[in-house]
Amino acid sequence: MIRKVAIIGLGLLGGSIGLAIREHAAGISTAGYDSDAGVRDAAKARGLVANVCETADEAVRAADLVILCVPVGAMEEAARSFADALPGGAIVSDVGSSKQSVGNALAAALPGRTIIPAHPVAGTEQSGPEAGFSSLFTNRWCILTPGADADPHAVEAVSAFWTKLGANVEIMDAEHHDLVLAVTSHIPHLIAFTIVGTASDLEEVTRSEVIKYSAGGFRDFTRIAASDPVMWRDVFLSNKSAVLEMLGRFSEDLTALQRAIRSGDGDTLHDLFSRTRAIRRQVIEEGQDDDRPDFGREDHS
Ligand SMILES: NC(=O)C1=CN([C@@H]2O[C@H](COP(=O)(O)OP(=O)(O)OC[C@H]3O[C@@H](n4cnc5c(N)ncnc54)[C@H](O)[C@@H]3O)[C@@H](O)[C@H]2O)C=CC1
Ligand SMILES: O=C(O)C(=O)Cc1ccc(O)cc1
Repeated sequence: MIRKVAIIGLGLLGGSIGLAIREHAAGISTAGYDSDAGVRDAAKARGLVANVCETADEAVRAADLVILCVPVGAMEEAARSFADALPGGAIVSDVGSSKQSVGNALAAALPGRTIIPAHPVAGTEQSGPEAGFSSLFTNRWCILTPGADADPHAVEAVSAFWTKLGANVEIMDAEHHDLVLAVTSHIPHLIAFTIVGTASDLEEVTRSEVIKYSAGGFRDFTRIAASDPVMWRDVFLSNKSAVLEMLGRFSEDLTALQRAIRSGDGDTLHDLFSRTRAIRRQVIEEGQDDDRPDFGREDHS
């Protein structure tokens, strides 16, 4: 039974969890800490958590569940910062976009403690304490990656927590998570960063035309490519092997398409585009597309 949640890192994810608890789980009390004093002030002003603390130690006092919502590369340091104050029976979790490295980092910082890593597959290109909104997790997946020896009661408690916030929970091995997310999230972001970077390297006159005429495709890429640089630097460095593995396959497929275009092989292009069109239709049929019309584009506060 979770009565008090401590949130470490009060940006998009941490703030959204605080707001979602206030809306969907009012019986749970909240405290939070962020290492940036400006973020703490903004969190107080928006009421992201009931108690914005001056130290991580103070935030985790009496907590049943501590959720780390900091960039993946900062997880270990953030966990060490409250290690001595963590209550005996508390569960420690996180929201990091990669799971094997975070699981290892938390285990190193908090030996012998109950750690249930998690990844709500929900977010936007925005970051910071002004970006959070209470419906972020509604009808989105939250993947838990507990170790093989994890306490099943703790897994159940974290699962019930995310269900309360509106998410659909799935349990997965951390290595599998990292491979799947490399292809569904990390590489798509890498492609967006690359294509927008390529466009911005063009000659001045062409670049202004790219902006002026940017239609659907490029416009969508610019949204993704506006995502937080620290967060994404850490994702690629932490999920290195899965990203490199999937990137290898992607490059091979791209080379095959390059060859098809050069040789005028329309059948290969048509076959691929037919297959990918069918996948998009399946995504929509299975309700995985986000039907919030302004999702990720407007102010959600
Ligand atoms: N942005 C997104 O769409 C999604 C992000 N995630 C994951 O969530 C985590 C947080 O991402 P966002 O909320 O988007 O980032 P954010 O940049 O909005 O917030 C992170 C906050 O952590 C604070 N912080 C950094 N080091 C700290 C430390 N040692 N102690 C306390 N606070 C510290 C920063 O000051 C910042 O306010 C990342 O691990 C990311 O991979 C997961 C799903 C979606
Ligand atoms: O803004 C988008 O399109 C996203 O893909 C958000 C996102 C970013 C990182 C995650 O780990 C999960 C979701």
